[in-house]
Amino acid sequence: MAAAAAAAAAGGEEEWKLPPHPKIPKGKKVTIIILDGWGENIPDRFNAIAVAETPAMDHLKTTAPERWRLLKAHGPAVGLPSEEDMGNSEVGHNALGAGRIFKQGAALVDTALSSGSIYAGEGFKYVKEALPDGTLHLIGLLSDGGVHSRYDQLKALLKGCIEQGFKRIRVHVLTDGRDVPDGSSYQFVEMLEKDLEELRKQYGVDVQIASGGGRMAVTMDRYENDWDVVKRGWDAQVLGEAPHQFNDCLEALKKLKEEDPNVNDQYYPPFVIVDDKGKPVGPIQDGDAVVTFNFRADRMLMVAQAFDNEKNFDKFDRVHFPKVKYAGMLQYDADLNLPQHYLVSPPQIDRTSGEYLVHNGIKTFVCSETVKFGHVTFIWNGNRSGQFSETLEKYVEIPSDQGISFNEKPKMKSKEIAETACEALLSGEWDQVRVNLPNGDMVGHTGDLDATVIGCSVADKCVQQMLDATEKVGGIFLITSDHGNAEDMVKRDPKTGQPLKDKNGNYQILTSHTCSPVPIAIGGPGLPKGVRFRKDLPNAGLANVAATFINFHGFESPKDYEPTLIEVVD
Ligand SMILES: O=C(O)[C@H](O)COP(=O)(O)O
Ligand SMILES: [Mn+2]
Ligand SMILES: [Mn+2]
Repeated sequence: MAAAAAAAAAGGEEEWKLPPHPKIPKGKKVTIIILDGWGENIPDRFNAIAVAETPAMDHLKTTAPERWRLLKAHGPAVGLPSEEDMGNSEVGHNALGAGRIFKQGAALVDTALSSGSIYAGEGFKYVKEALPDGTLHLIGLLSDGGVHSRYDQLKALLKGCIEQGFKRIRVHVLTDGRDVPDGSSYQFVEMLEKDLEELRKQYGVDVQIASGGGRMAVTMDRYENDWDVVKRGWDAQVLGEAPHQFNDCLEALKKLKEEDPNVNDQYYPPFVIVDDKGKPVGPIQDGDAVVTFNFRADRMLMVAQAFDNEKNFDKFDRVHFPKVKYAGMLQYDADLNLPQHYLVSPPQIDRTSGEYLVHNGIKTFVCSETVKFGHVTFIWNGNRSGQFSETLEKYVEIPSDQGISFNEKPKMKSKEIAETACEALLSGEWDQVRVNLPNGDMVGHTGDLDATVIGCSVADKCVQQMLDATEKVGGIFLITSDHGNAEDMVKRDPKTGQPLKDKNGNYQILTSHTCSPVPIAIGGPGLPKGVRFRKDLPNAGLANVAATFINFHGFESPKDYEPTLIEVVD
């Protein structure tokens, strides 16, 4: 760490002070718009952004090429293990806000598993206190999406836990269909059943799937949008109660789909696996251990509270609070110390742009709707709860619609977000106004192409509205995204790029994010004429954005931040 950075970390106020930018004056209003899930891709009919009416974004691309470019938003550029890893909101917003690339949860868990250090830490020792008699329960997302969890990590963990002494393990699966194609949950459960069978044979242990449900209906809510989701999971996993019971998980997936063809992987209702006598095979009981094996925090924070907070929990009636040894794969919120026990330490993201700006007197207003609110606040700030300054920052959350799939209301709350942001800009009170517009991502995840097109058109209108407000206040804008999603809604042949069909001749719809680069556009009357993107950073990514907007506020960026994207020519 550089000396100044170390001193800043130690709290010396002087060390937070950023030098003035030699060519960009202070005092301009800066609008930052994150178009969630908005990548760049060939403009065919599966590119919802290209199909949508997007005059604002098109104009920026075509009329000011020196102020429009692409950025890397996936793989190692955002701290993920490999070039095959698509980007996601957590790693994307971390990089955007922190201005540096940190090794992320997926990579940290890989290392801990392959070195075996995961079993030597305090967290696993705590989990082992449930031995010799306790059952180990593993709860998490069953897929190889690599966004919240990865199947190969679950597999390694199962084996490792058995070798550490657990003889009875229950897996509570959450089916995906969001980071991987819908319908793939069947293959992942088949794979798990096969691997569990192997473990039973090899080690003579009692390992089984005990419950299940779709990730959007069961357990994995975020930002307290809908506690019922977590309650459904609790009832199935802890109490062994659910509206559906089956003797095995594959049967569950098949039958539930037969009963209701509209059911998909994301929205399977909760079910429990029962034995021949109809008794649940694995409710969580006193003396057991529980590990939530997702590494990503946002959708684990709520369930972590339910398991960690014995006395002060009023979000739903847990009926029974089992005395268990609970640990998260990671600590999901270090400020809240939640959960108290965890297997792998999360990335230590410090000195984010928001903290620097506060120390330099910049006033920031942030707004999004519930489902993305934590992205532009908590994740942007390096997974840190709350504000850096009560007086210099204001965070406004617009409540999201609850209990619907967003293709039903693809406009979401973008209009409200844009209006709130414009009001903040025009009030003259704030130096930076930052928003996340969720449509491309949240509607893109539904796989509904027409609805995603509507969502993207609406987001573009909101962009225009905020550009107009920026114009009025003589400000500067920076528009970018955190990863791709809506620009590609179909699975493609990796070699030819051609859309793929399934065995019934239907196109295979892509609900997940992508590895596409994302656009970044800058401009506005406050941006000095000579500002343009540098040509010497062809591989720049999201981590280069923070230095760029710090410049727009009239400051040089911290020395160890990834370099700014801009140069000023006379
Ligand atoms: O949690 C989700 O909704 C998806 O798995 C990833 O989407 P996000 O990274 O955009 O939140
Ligand atoms: Mn996102
Ligand atoms: Mn997403």
